Amino acid sequence: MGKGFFQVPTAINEPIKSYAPGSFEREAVLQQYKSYFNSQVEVPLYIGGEEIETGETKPMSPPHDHKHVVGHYHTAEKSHIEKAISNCLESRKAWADLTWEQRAAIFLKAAELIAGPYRAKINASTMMAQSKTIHQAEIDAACEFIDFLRFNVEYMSQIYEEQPDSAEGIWNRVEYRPLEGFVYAITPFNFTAIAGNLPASAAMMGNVVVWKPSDSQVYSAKVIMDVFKEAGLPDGVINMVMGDPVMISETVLASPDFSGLHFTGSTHVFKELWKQIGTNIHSYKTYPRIVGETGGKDFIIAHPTAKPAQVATAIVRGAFEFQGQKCSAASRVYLPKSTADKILSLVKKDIESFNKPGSPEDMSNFITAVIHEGSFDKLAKFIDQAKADSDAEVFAGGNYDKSKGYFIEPTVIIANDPKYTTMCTELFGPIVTIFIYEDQDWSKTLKLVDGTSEYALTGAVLSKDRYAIDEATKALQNCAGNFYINDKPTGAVVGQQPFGGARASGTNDKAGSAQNLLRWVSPRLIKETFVTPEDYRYPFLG
Ligand SMILES: NC(=O)c1ccc[n+]([C@@H]2O[C@H](COP(=O)([O-])OP(=O)(O)OC[C@H]3O[C@@H](n4cnc5c(N)ncnc54)[C@H](O)[C@@H]3O)[C@@H](O)[C@H]2O)c1
Ligand SMILES: N[C@@H](CCC=O)C(=O)O
Repeated sequence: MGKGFFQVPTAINEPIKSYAPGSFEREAVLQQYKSYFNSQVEVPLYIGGEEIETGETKPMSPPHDHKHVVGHYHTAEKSHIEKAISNCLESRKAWADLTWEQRAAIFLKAAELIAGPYRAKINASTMMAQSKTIHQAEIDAACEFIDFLRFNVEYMSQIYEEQPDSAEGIWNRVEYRPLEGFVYAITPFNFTAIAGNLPASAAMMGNVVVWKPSDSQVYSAKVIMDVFKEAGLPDGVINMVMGDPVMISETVLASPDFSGLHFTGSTHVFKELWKQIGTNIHSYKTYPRIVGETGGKDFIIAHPTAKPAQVATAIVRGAFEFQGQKCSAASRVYLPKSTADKILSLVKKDIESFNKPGSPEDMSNFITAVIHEGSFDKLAKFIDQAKADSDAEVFAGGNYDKSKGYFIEPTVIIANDPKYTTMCTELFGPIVTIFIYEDQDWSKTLKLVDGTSEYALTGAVLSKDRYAIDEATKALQNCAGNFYINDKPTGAVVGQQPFGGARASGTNDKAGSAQNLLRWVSPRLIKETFVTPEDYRYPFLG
């Protein structure tokens, strides 16, 4: 504790800028994008105070222009990972000892840097690395990241304030110690904010971190490290390493000081890591905390009373923003027969109004590229399969082209079989599958929604009928950690809709909430007795 009960500034959501033609922010981000596009960046490993260039490099290219190289990142050998672990353990003592308000100030400063001088950089690097449109980059890389930092500081202070009662003559107090050891953060490509938040939330609570970003996000991860450094984060608190994920994870998870995993990514990778932790469990000094937010097969179900234009918009925005590469993206939709034709024709009209998929530098593009060739090939295969299968039909889109960028047209599949492969499998791309149900089968369809997928991340119901909304809310209680009524299933805002799912979608520790921060502390209860007994006898025995 410091020398006062400090109150942190009240967190507010960062307002989303418009990027309207002629606006200052639009010019600034375009200029930054061009400057990045026309130069070369080297991304080193960040270990302790060192920026290590190993010489073993991989190229970085925008997904929408994959032959154009914008730089290289250096990859680690096992010895670098061991060095990162020993360096962060070395840094732990001073960092864990630092008064909490000093830690808070560093992360609040990072938020202000992103809101101000780094805004164009973090957005342009996200447009470059992950092919986000400026609107998607602004929501993610700037606003959501700022929100994570500001709100987590507020939640941290609330956690520290939470104290037990004390009976007469004693004083009970709780200190929220960081975990004994270090935390391993592994982050996905699709949200720059998540990449920054996973190491930052653990570090904020006094932990030291080895952070492995996704290969496809290293370009914007560098900007995150630049921000942390400028905000005054001491060397060695967050160590960023890139390279073979299997080697890095095996090395990290073999350390007896490994004390927590903060993971976001696909379900199979998380399960594999959990298994490795289980195998190594006898070697750890403490039971590791395991937090993982993973895949989704997120649904929209429309009741016959739902307004077609609202359902169509929920589908188009929910399924196709950022090319469907949100864990929350709507990817299976249940439409009632009575309004399905109307809804589908509106969806088709919207898709036809999009430009052809292209670069985010052209700000009129709604659709850009998917992240890499592996993803492109997988999505193209599912589209081809749907074209060939008799129990599915490609209703809209269905074209793809990787000659310049990894472009997949927004695609709507109509499945006759509600368990058709694309109704169940997470594709992570701009493909949505629709099943049309008989209006009288509403209740039966709710059961189908619940029983179709191993995942339980997000879902939405659209209806004007309050009884139907109530029925869906109850029937779908366990198949979404974030449940939306009369909205799309995406777009969770920190401080308003804490985010996470259950079943195969994760441990549901709700990123951007006090629940999540509590996973990175190990409370110590201190009981102090003021008049210490000097006789073992109870008073009535005396
Ligand atoms: N639930 C959520 O909050 C949430 C948020 C974002 C993304 N996601 C999920 O993430 C996935 C998309 O992201 P992605 O493609 O980056 O996921 P991914 O699982 O391929 O990669 C995630 C991270 O794990 C690393 N990794 C990959 N294989 C590994 C291995 N064998 N051992 C250790 N680490 C390994 C990657 O390098 C990356 O850093 C989707 O499944 C999506 O639903 C979930
Ligand atoms: N914050 C995002 C989810 C992040 C997953 O990719 C949303 O709610 O759309």
